[in-house]
Amino acid sequence: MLVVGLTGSIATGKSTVSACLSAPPHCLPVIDADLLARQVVEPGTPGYRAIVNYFGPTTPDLLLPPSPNDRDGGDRPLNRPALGRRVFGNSEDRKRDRMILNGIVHPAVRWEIYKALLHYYIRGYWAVVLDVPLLFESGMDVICGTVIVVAVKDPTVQMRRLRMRDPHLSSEDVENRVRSQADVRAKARQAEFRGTRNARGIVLWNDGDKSQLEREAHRAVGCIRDSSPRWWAWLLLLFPPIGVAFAVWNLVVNIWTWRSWERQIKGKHVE
Ligand SMILES: CC(C)(COP(=O)(O)OP(=O)(O)OC[C@H]1O[C@@H](n2cnc3c(N)ncnc32)[C@H](O)[C@@H]1O)[C@@H](O)C(=O)NCCC(=O)NCCS
Ligand SMILES: Nc1ncnc2c1ncn2[C@@H]1O[C@H](COP(=O)(O)OP(=O)(O)OP(=O)(O)O)[C@@H](O)[C@H]1O
Repeated sequence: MLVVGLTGSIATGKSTVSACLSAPPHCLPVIDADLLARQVVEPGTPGYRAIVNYFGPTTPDLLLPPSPNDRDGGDRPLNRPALGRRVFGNSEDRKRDRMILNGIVHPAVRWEIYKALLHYYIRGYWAVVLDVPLLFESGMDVICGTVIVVAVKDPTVQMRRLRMRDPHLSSEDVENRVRSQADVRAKARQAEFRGTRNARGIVLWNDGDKSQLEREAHRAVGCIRDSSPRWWAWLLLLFPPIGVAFAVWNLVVNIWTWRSWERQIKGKHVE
């Protein structure tokens, strides 16, 4: 099974592309890390308790106000915009709090991702889409056969779309969220570095309209299919030793590519 990593930055169009890949004619299953990141901090989960213990004493509005539908004695859900204000931004305090939140949420999300991958592998899917905003930052790109980066060249387009989609965010919130992530153009270069000719890295530029993005997404699936035909997926599924050997080979190539990329980036910083 081919793991197709889908990433970008906030509001660059990942969900728009994943909706296109999961709809006919492609019908690919999508593992959505943002959704999993919500599920692992629902009331009653260990993630929820860890967040309330750490952020609760210093964040008065961390939980949503009580509503008439609440069960007696039930925990109130997290107030996500309030938690976002604690962790997004570039001050040292925000960066530290973001690291702590990531340390609570990411291991639980990673575990859920592995379970979902196994689920789709057993069901014989030829490919699965892994929609992870922080794919490169978390190192999960090394398990992907292909990485698609959805990017915009102009950051003001990104901020305008985010403001339109999430009108409850202030201009400062929007700016803090965008600046809390690596530059999406650098992610695009990292995808290209994996190799565009063999479809290991694909960049979808989303500065135009949605129909243009959807056309690009369909074209990308065509390229991926050509580089990973269906008989190959069946071979890997029916002969598990070949599947395991190929997965290990893919991992080695990805780690090697990642190391070369890091060396190149460090070299540029030193110059
Ligand atoms: C801070 C939280 C509560 C804000 O929730 P909110 O519902 O307002 O935003 P949402 O979860 O939909 O995230 C929107 C986008 O913000 C960006 N983002 C989210 N978390 C982070 C982070 N830790 N670092 C950088 N960018 C992030 C992503 O692009 C994401 O798609 C939430 O984002 C969170 O729990 N983040 C930590 C977990 C995480 O890293 N999630 C991303 C996928 S694993
Ligand atoms: N080409 C486009 N033209 C106009 N609007 C767009 C375009 N692409 C996406 N949008 C809109 O921009 C907003 C952000 O897109 P989307 O939700 O797909 O981004 P995302 O990368 O998944 O964001 P997040 O990281 O926050 O989950 C949405 O409201 C979407 O409808």
